[in-house]
Amino acid sequence: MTSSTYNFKDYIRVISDFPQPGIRFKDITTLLKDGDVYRAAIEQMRAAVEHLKIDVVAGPEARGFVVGAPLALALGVGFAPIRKSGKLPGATITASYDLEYGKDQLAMHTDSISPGQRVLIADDLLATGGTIATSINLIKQLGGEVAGAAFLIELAYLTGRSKLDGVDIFSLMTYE
Ligand SMILES: O=P(O)(O)OC[C@H]1O[C@H](OP(=O)(O)OP(=O)(O)O)[C@H](O)[C@@H]1O
Ligand SMILES: Nc1ncnc2[nH]cnc12
Repeated sequence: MTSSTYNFKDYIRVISDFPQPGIRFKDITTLLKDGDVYRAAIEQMRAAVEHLKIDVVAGPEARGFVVGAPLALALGVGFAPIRKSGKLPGATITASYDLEYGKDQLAMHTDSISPGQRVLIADDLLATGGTIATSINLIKQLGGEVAGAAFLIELAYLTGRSKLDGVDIFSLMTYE
């Protein structure tokens, strides 16, 4: 089957009231376990961002790794991990943020991005935009240029994209 024939939403499992009442959780594990669909999703993302001339992909743990790392390889560039605070062993910068559920802090190695590099941020899902806004903050502190952001899923009703003013955004699937 070629990538254009997949309806990717058919491979997302929606779970009500996880991890809190009222949240409709979009579970991507049902897409990831099918190698053909996973590959097709990454290929569509690669084709959508190719024109941005990316130097490096950055992705927040954990689900941002399963999208960002294969996307970096498909683009022929490296990957810079954005981790929850306290996980990276080298010198880091950190920033705090709010989630659709809860609060957290993200960190990057100070040498993970070189000044002037064109960075694509990749994640599985854009919700409130807190994770990506914080990632942009970190990348800019390191002197990187945020050339774009790519997601498997965008929850449009949480208007996260309004926090990413001026960033070229690609979402494979959108939930209104
Ligand atoms: O747009 P936002 O409101 O910031 O929400 C989206 C973020 O939330 C989830 O990550 P989570 O922090 O739950 O971590 P995980 O990937 O380790 O599950 C998801 O993978 C995104 O990174
Ligand atoms: N509704 C949701 N489903 C899956 N991951 C999420 N991260 C933040 N909100 C989410």
